[in-house]
Parts: sequence; structure tokens; C-alpha cells
Amino acid sequence: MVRVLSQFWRLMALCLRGDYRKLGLVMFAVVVGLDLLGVYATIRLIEWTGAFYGALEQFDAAEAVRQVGIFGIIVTLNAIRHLVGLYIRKRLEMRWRRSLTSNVLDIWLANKAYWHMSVAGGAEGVDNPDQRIAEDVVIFLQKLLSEALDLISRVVGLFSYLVVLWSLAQFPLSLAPIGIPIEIPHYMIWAAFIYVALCTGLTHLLGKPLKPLLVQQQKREADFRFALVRLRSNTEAVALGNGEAAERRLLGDRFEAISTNWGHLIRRELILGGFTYPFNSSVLRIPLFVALPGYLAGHVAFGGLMQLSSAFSSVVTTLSWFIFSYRDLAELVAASSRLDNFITAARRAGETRGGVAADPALNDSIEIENVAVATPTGRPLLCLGRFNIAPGETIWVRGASGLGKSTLLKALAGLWPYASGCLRCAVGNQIFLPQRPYFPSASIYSALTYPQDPSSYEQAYLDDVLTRVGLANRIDSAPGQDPAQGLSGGEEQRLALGRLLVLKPDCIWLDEPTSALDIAAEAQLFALLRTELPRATMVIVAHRQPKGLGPVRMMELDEEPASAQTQIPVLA
Ligand SMILES: Nc1ncnc2c1ncn2[C@@H]1O[C@H](COP(=O)(O)OP(=O)(O)OP(=O)(O)O)[C@@H](O)[C@H]1O
Repeated sequence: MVRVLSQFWRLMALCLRGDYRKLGLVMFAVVVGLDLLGVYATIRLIEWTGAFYGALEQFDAAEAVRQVGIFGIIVTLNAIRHLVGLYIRKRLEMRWRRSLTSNVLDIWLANKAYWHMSVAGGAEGVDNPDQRIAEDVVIFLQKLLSEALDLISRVVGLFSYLVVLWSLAQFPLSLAPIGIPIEIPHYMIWAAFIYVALCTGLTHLLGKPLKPLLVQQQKREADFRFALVRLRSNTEAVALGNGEAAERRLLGDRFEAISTNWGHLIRRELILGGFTYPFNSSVLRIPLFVALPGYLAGHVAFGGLMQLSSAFSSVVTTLSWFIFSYRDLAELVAASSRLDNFITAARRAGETRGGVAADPALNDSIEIENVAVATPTGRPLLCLGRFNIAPGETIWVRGASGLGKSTLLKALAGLWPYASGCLRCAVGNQIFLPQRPYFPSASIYSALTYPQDPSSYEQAYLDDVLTRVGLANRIDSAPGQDPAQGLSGGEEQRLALGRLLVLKPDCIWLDEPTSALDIAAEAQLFALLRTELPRATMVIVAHRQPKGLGPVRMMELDEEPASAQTQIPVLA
């Protein structure tokens, strides 16, 4: 219980962080106030019940008609109160959702936590971040708001209804008819509490397994959706590999997992419902039976009996909040624990330290010192001694496939925690271009200038760059069309190299940037790159010697630990 409350508290603190914090609290107070007015309306209806049935009992037609009018006014005002409260509550829900989502996104993106979480793999508690950010936030806020408001108005309502019930149920219950010479004063009050306490205990006992089942259901739904998204984004590879049957199997397995858990879930809901459903339908009748001894003993008239039963059912319904809300509460706890675990894991991932230390440069050159790289499981991959790269120099990094060249670049970019050593580099504009460049799903210009905003550049200039890298045919692509859609592997690499021309970095780290291009195209693009960026330092991982860049120094990597001073020959 304490753990659940502290999770709620941490998540609410994120909702309340940022601008409009006070406005959110004011809106919440207004919604609570309107909900409490609802309690007042219920009490007025209890009074009305007594007055109306009293009038009927005495055949007082004029009073009965007047009471119908009063009923109309109460119901109309109550409907207005309800609708206004609902509207403000929905506005508040979106306000807090915006704040929570924005804080969760900041935590996830800060210090490259999203990356460290993905490298660490599916470590427990961090699966499907997309679902946690998009769905769990919504479930958490919707359920929390509705349950919290419900609880507040019920607690306040409880006291009001109890006062009414106490004043109505003055008479005692005599156990003399069953041979026990005892009278229980205000017995209807005790009856309400004992009845609800027993029912609540039983509900909790029957519904306890619901929470883990709901957590599993959300996870399995997200796994299924993720498999669909993966298929959608790899249609070409699947189609070429005739992978339909394999995909169908995978999707079928994931769906089967959903269906199996759903079976457990509905079985548990059936067991719980086997108790709560009859409880829900009997809760409004039982009061009448409980009040009957008082009526039969002549303590109350018919109007009083109806009023009493109305007050008693208000008390019982209020006390039964836990029973009525059990499934929603289980869902709320499931969503909040998933979200809280995700945030904790993201914060921890953002604090990941280790890897290659980036120190300020002693001069304009880049100095790499004793860099050792391993896999996440600790298998050593490669180890470099010490070498310098002069400003404007081009280095060709070469080595057997799987040796760790790409991992080395990630380590030098500060992304790989399973590495050690030091990189001294002048603080300047550096770009790392991975083997598979990323293109955002926006216009061709966004893909070209990523991560900069394309609107900061003249369109004519961007068109010129596209033309020079051989993508003139893409200039007319429809606005909003996914730029990567339909690009050949070579065209993707042209676009990525065009990005370098636009962003003009001082230092470029390239991982097999022309593997999909023929030698002539590669030489032409590299020559363009060198002409446009004459002073840029370039480190290129490639299996063949890059042409068109002028003099290149080769760094041959092998599995042997490097000597203290790595020597690299200059090639023409
Ligand atoms: N996230 C990871 N988890 C586990 N192993 C990894 C991970 N990333 C890389 N490795 C392993 O590290 C080794 C080096 O991978 P890397 O991609 O750096 O090789 P490479 O030299 O660039 O290969 P290639 O020339 O084929 O592109 C491989 O055995 C790879 O399986």
C-alpha cells in the first residue's frame, strides 16, 4: 500500500511540474467542489423522497405536485453541475497528461537514456517504452482522477449520509423475538458497516490476482502491436524473403499470448463478478429489508421507511466504493507501477557512466589513448594504443567483419559504456554517421538537414545540395511524404552524405558510408565532400580504400592488443 501510494505521489509530482501548475490545482479544486455539490444534491433527494412518499401516503395531491416540481429543479441543477464538472475534469486530464508526457519524454531522452535502455536489452521492467509513454500515462490519469474524485466525494458524502441515517434510524433492534433480551440502538448504522466490511474483504480476496493479470495483458498487447509495426516497417525485406509464413507464425504466437492471458483475466473477473454483480444489484434492496423491523414495530411510517432505505443505501453504496471500483483500481495500480518502473529505469539508464572519457583537446588534433572496447557481456573486442589525428586529416579504419569497428565508433561517440580509454578532441561540430542512417518521417528536406530544422535553410540551397549528391529526382517528392520510402540503399547513402554538406561539421566519423555505391559514385561523392569541407577531419570505417578524398592514412585493426604507440601508414 505504501509502495503504491509513493508511486502515485512520484507520478503526480511530474504532473504538477512546469507551467500552469497552480491553474491545474485550481481546476482540481473546482472539480472536487462540483462533486461535493453532487453529495448535497443526493441529500436533498433523500429529503425529497421522505416528503414525496409522505404526501402520497396522505393523499395530498397539491403537495405531491409541488414535490414533482422540486424534483425537476434538483435534477436539472444536478445535471448542469455534472456536465460542467465533467468538462473541466477532461480539460484537467489533458493538462496533466501533457505535463506528465513531457516530463517522461524528457527523462527518457535525457543523457541518451533511451539508447542505454535499448543496449541493455529487454531488462526487466523496461519493455515497450512506446506503450508506457502513450498508453500508461492515459490510463494512470483517467483512472486516478476518476477514483480520487470518487473517493473524496464519497468520504464527504459518507459523513453527510451517516448524519441523516443517524437521525432517521433512532429506533433500536430488539432481539427478544429470537429469545435474546438485547436491544441494539441505531442498529441500521452498524448493519451498514458490518455488511460492507465483510463484502469488501471478500472482494479483495477474490480480486487480488487481477493486478498481475492486467499488467501482463498490457505487455502482451504492446508486444503484438510492436510485431505489427516491425512488419510494416520491413515490408520489402519480408516480401523479398517470402517471410509471410514466418511473420504469420510470430504474429499468431503473440496473439495467442494475448488470448491466453485474456482467458485467465476473464476467468478471474467472472469469479469476482460472481460476488460483486449480485452485491451491486442487491445493495439497493437490502436496506429495505434491514429497515423492515423498524417499520413493522411501528417506529416509522411508510414515507419514513422509504427515506430510511434511501439513506441506508447511500451509506452502503458509499462504503462500497472499494468493491465497485476494484477492477478500475487494479488497472490504475498496474499502469502506475509500469510507468513508475519505466521512469526509474530511464533515470538509472541516464546515469550510465563509463565508456571512453571525452577530455578537452590539448591542441587542434584529435588524440585517442588506450581505447579498449568490449561487448555488453564483457567479451573484449579490440584495443587501441595511442595515436593522433591532425586537423583536416582523413583516416581509413579497416578490419575484419565483426571485429568491433562500428562499436569503436559508438565508443568514441561516448555511447558505449562497455569501453575504456580517452578521446581528446577540440569542442567543435562533430557528426557520427552510422551504417544505417536515420531519416525522420517528414519531408525530404527534414531528412537532409536532420537534426536541424529545414526552415533555417534556403530551399534553393537544399535543392542544390540534393542535385549535387544525385537526388534531383527527389526534389519534387510530395510534402509530408516519407523521404526514406522508396529510396534505394545507394540513394539513402547519398542523402546522408548530402546532410554532411549542409551541416558542415568540423569532424566526421563515418561507418561504411558508401557500401551501397559503386566505386565511381563513391569517388565523385567523396571528392564533393572534400571540396566542400576542406578542413574537416574525417574518420571512415570501410572495407575498401575510400577514393576521392586525397591522402588517406590507414588504421588497420586486428584482434591483437595494440602496441603503446599505434603506427598508421599514409596511403596515396
Ligand atoms: N548491443 C550488442 N549486444 C551484443 N553484442 C553486440 C552488440 N553490439 C555489437 N555486438 C557484437 O560486437 C561485435 C562487433 O560488432 P561491430 O558491429 O562493431 O562489428 P564491425 O567490425 O563493425 O562489423 P562489420 O564490419 O561486419 O560491420 C559483434 O560480434 C557483435 O555481435
